[in-house]
Amino acid sequence: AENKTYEYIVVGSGPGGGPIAANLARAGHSVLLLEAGDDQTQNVNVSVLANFNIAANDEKTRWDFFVNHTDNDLGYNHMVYRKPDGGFYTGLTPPAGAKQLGIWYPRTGTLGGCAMHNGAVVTLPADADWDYIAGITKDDGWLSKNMRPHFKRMERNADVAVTDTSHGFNGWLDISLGDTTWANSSADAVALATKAATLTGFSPLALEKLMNRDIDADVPDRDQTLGVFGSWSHATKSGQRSSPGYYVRETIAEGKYPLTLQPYSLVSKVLFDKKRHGKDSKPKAIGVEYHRGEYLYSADPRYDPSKKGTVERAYASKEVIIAGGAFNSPQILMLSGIGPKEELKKFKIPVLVDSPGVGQNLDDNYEGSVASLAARDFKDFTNIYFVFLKTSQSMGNRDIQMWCGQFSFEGFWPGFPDDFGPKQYECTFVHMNPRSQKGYLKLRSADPRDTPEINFKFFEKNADKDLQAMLEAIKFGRKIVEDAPEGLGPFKEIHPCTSADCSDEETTAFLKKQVYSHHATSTCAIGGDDDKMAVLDSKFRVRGVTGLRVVDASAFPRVPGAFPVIPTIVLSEKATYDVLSELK
Ligand SMILES: Cc1cc2nc3c(=O)[nH]c(=O)nc-3n(C[C@H](O)[C@H](O)[C@H](O)COP(=O)(O)OP(=O)(O)OC[C@H]3O[C@@H](n4cnc5c(N)ncnc54)[C@H](O)[C@@H]3O)c2cc1C
Repeated sequence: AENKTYEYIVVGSGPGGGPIAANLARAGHSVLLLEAGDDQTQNVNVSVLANFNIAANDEKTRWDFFVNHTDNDLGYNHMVYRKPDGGFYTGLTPPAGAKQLGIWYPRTGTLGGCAMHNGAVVTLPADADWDYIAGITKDDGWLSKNMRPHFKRMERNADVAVTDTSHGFNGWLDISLGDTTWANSSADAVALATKAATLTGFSPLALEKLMNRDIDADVPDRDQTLGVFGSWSHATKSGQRSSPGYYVRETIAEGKYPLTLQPYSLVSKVLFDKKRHGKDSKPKAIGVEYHRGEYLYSADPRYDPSKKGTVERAYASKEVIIAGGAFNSPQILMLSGIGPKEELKKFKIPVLVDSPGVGQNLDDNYEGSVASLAARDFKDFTNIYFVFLKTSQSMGNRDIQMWCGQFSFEGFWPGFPDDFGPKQYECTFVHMNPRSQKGYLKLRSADPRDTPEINFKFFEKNADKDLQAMLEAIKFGRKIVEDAPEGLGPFKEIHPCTSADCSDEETTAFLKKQVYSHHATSTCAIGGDDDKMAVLDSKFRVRGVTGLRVVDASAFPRVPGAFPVIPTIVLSEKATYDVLSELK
């Protein structure tokens, strides 16, 4: 690709960049897709969805970011340190000489982005989450009713009737419902899932029917619908992961589309034509500079600081599209001179556009869990199930998406998760529509290989509301295992509390210190024309320049729904539509 010109250059091949790169090529446009990592689509840790936790730990795909939740994370149970021997230590009592790194926040540097190691959970956000973007930008294209067609275009649903108008069946992303037949079996865990159903107002006889409900149905009361659902994922019925990585690969393999994928290419900055062509003209993005070589980003576990790769350039006759994800897209913009003026000056980066919102507004869903041990081993292993709840702190819609089963998941650290053995049972939850974070991401240096400084600033404002919502989620999870059938119960809680008479205050204190997150968004946010923090306009265009868009999770003005991967893919489909519409 060196010194070659393409119509479009896309940087990053995750849920943001992968779909738009393949779609533009399928529409006949020449596209260069630059990806820092390589192609691991045939790695079974990645391709077999059941291996997702192994995939997130696999050094062939993972990028290690170390972040702060607050200004003082001491007491966080899974704080990570670098030991003098080079290995990681996770916990509260580091060995002598260990250096505190922060809280591990896994990402990927690989074809397909984090959709190659994620849990692949599929849930569309509330209609209100799309409508909010339409409201702040006055762009009706974002209304939920106008976003549904973008979802349907890319979806290949395996489990709803083909006459169902909520869904698509000819797209590129496989979506399917995991096994629910266990709901009708004699497995121990059925009693617990049945309890979850009755606690949310349903008949104990309805369990299997509830689990076969369509989680993404286009029905007016969807965002108020509570109770038990089965687990939908972006995978085939046989458990093979489906993702933008495979879509890119298939698009190239078909051999008839002008898509060039170049791995091992860490983009360091956007190149601009700064000549003014008329009074109001803006700098135009004309290409990118990238460092070519293996494992050049310092988040890569195989990183070698002595290697810088070769510096190359490629050019775009139409547009450059940045899709490095919520941590990397703002970094690329700042390295290109687009960001908060004071931050750029610190590292002597010439200011092209003083855009104070770049790297600010970092948002995420809070996550927590209640884990306990049964009185004896579970007899059979069952699939997980989801439960939607609406707490007293809801802003109108259901605000907790919980999943329960015989697993353990308490956040992320190198080597996660714990395994408490055949007695373990856990309910983990995502708290939607959080309102108490005020996170940021800043450059540490002008070296593109450095990871940025990231602080989520949990619980900075209105903390009580978010904590109350999560307390209610924990109490719900506790009720599921309360009064379990003789023999399986009584359950003994592992966390938040080991004591039987745990107070609300103790539980809330635990939550405040131990909640975690992994759905980062909003660091290059879309916003209205009068919002100085809006990095992008409603069509993903970077304000202050031309020929440059950001198309990934960083574009959301706030974190959408409970799980962002499908919203990000839908956003990429919408961006494709916007780009192609402008050519007409
Ligand atoms: C462990 C984990 C589990 C998750 N589970 C779920 C789930 O079950 N359901 C769900 O909905 N969401 C889940 N998510 C979140 C979801 O996967 C992300 O929100 C989504 O992948 C974001 O897509 P993106 O395109 O914005 O960024 P990413 O997926 O991060 O993709 C960015 C891509 O850009 C590349 N890149 C970055 N910088 C550069 C550069 N300078 N030059 C070239 N290439 C670059 C990266 O290598 C990567 O391929 C999970 C996330 C994690 C980390």
